[in-house]
Amino acid sequence: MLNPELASTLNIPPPTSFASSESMALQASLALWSALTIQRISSSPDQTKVVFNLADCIGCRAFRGPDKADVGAYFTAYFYPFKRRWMSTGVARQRVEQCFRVALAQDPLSNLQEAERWAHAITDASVLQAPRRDGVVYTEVRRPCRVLVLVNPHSGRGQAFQLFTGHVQGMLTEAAVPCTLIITEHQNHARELVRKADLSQWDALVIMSGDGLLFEVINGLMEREDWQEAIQTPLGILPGGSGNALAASVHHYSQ
Ligand SMILES: Nc1ncnc2c1ncn2[C@@H]1O[C@H](COP(=O)(O)OP(=O)(O)OP(=O)(O)O)[C@@H](O)[C@H]1O
Repeated sequence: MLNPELASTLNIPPPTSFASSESMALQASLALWSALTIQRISSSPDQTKVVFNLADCIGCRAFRGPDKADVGAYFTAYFYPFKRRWMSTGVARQRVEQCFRVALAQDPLSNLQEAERWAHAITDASVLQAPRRDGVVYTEVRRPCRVLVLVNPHSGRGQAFQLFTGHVQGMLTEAAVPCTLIITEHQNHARELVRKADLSQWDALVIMSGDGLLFEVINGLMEREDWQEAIQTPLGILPGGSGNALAASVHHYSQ
């Protein structure tokens, strides 16, 4: 069951149970808003619980299945928990996708609405669970967050664009973050673009490169007439260069 407090905040009746894709009843709870707990309801003594930490969840979406005869609806939550790497002693965030089927009614629309309520509840609760670290000042970025991503295709070993499409683009889709992608074509391309652009289109600027492209963007922001407002735009840096010194220190302090 949804936490009643959360359910009333969202003004939705708490869902009780729904059938999984294997037609097994499942019950889930957003215990204290910090975790999604999944437990099979069965007569067997094996009542194994699976707990997903909502701090590891980047988004959740509801949808109808491809089979038009299927009255059920689905919601999928995307988690990136720390897990041990194969053949390695270190841990890294790894993707886990958890899909549920909602089949409370014979009406497909009611099931889809129920799935959407779950997706919103999980997304909203996971936003509240974003990791915090003492001594770091946090400012919330408006949601839904629209981002401009600038990628220098020559950064590092020339793999920044492949890193973006292979790792980042899918996560932005899972997190329902609309993204405008610009691949820089020459030196100072990003600087000129940021100097002249209508920045109200985006809530954050993200640079996938080494340190050099970020400095270009900061210079472009500072060259604007409205620089005092422009420089308040949240900036993000994803490591795509060779040294990535700035990205490494920013991410170290924000973990
Ligand atoms: N399309 C492009 N072609 C040539 N140069 C570019 C292009 N886009 C950006 N640049 C310039 O390349 C310079 C170096 O880029 P960047 O810092 O991103 O990568 P890097 O030098 O490989 O990384 P690191 O700083 O981690 O060593 C930047 O100062 C930027 O002005």
